[in-house]
Amino acid sequence: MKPNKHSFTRVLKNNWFVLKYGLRYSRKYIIFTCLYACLQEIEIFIEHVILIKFVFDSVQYGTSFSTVALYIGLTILFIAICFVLDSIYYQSVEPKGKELLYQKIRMDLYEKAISTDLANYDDPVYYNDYVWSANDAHNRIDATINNIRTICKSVTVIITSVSFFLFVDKVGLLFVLVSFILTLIISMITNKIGYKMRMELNEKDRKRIYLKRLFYLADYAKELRMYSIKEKFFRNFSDTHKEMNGIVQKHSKKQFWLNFSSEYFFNELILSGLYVIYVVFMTLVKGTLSFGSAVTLLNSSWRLKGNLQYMTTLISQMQENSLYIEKLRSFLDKKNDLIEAEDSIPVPNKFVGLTLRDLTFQYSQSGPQILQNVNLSIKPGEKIAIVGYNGSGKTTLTKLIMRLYDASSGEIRLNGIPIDQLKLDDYRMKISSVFQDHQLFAATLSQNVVMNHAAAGDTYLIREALEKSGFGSKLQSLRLGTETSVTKEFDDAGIELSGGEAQKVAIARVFAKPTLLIILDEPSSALDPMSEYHLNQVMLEEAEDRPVIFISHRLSTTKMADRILMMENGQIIEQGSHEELMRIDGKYAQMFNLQASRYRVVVGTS
Ligand SMILES: Nc1ncnc2c1ncn2[C@@H]1O[C@H](COP(=O)(O)OP(=O)(O)OP(=O)(O)O)[C@@H](O)[C@H]1O
Repeated sequence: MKPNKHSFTRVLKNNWFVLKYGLRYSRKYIIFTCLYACLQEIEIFIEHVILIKFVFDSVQYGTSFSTVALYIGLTILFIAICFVLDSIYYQSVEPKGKELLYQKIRMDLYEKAISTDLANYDDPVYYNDYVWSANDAHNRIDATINNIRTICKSVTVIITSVSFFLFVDKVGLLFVLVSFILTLIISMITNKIGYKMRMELNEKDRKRIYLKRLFYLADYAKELRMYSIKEKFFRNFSDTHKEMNGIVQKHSKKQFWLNFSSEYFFNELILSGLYVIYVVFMTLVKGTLSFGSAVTLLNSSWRLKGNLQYMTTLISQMQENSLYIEKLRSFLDKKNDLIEAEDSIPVPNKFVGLTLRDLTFQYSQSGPQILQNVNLSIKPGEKIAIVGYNGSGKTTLTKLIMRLYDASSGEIRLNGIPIDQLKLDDYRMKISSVFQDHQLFAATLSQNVVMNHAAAGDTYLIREALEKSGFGSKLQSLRLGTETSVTKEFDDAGIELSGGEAQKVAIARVFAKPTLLIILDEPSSALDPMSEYHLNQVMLEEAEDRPVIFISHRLSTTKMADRILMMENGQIIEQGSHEELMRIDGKYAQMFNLQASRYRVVVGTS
């Protein structure tokens, strides 16, 4: 099976998935949509076919005026009822039903994104599916519901019109059928080309999305102003546009010719030309059709043709929809590799020890080994510093300890229990962490510190945590204190924080959360020396018997650790206290002396 074409059962399964979703979360909307679509077509059939045939035949065969007037009156009353239902549907049922579904699908996608393995973000196919799903899922829901609406309408038209043809002129059905089959074949080919074109465009669009991010996001604004790399991206932007234009041109020529043959030969010529001649002949020459039948048969053939055309586009639309829905399903159904054991147990409340045994790790199976045979035991209250060159695996090691990734081999045990046997959320909640690329959220300072909506009201605890992290004086200057909003996303009065201030807020999380273990990845990289000194002091006091693992490139800070791990190429190559490592005069001593000598040079020249 080609990747851009699904079997009929797969198409049905995928479209059924969305319909089931709609029925589960917005049943009233879906049912009303189907029933109302059928009613609309019944109303049109009565008004445009039955009424017109009746009026023409009445004139031709001399039916009484009062009978005709009564029939017209009843039809007008029925139309009035349909108009009332029309308002109810479009003003209330549809907008409410749609909103409910959009909200639900977005929530499901966000929940899935949050619970998915971090490793999945490294997989570009999965990440693309996620970006697409987040942007387009609601359009696919709309498209599926529109298809269902069209099916209901078309099936109603087909049943009423076919019954009418069978009753009045069976031969007319042959004309319609031939046109239908030929149009179907052409539209399937056209849609396949359309999908191929969009897939090719999507690939290019990824580049455009990156460029858009680059020019819009504040993150890149400074570098773009300070360096001339922007010229490379302007060039990329114009190249991408040229490539996209080329793709559109290549495919649209084929699409034009296919559309022309379909519209002209298989629709207009057969139904608008040949069938009209046939009806006129049967009415005027043979006299087997009444005037009312001739007019309404022509009218019905247009309607039947139109709806069969809808059906042809519908089948291909369902086909196309299916391709996209499958992306959505594969995103939602993606199983995590990092799973919680069925009989997982709660995390102990006391830290006794953490051991890492023969740990190895690769981000992807074909990728390089990032960690190699790492062995480590951490005792209660121990302060461990991890140092090493860029890319030596320090952050990766802490990600494994936090169980954001699972080791490729080897194991990690907390109090002797393998961490994959512990309840996952519970385990992560019992670790306080500040990441190298920590993020603050568009929420109040309180919420940013406790990171738990329910606990955000404990002002005393939050104030204390912020003071310990060195944010105290800034906090005093804020009129709304801990209730101040961070960023202006949701609040015009929100504040923007400097890099160091933001880092202090992130660090405050550690003081506000009673955990078993503290992990800090370059916690003081943005802090001034006074703030760093203050933080180190407070951290030592506050951690008490909680072990602290911290990564730092400032070796003056790591000196105070009980144990320093020196990493190189994914291995711990040296470990011991600062004095011990200086004594063995290895890589750590070399690095420390280099930093110290630089410091002395700077001090000496100032
Ligand atoms: N998500 C990822 N996917 C693939 N490779 C990754 C990923 N994250 C990190 N790496 C690679 O793993 C190696 C170790 O990265 P890691 O961030 O652990 O190093 P580090 O010692 O913390 O470096 P730094 O001092 O620069 O922060 C690097 O070569 C990096 O390119």
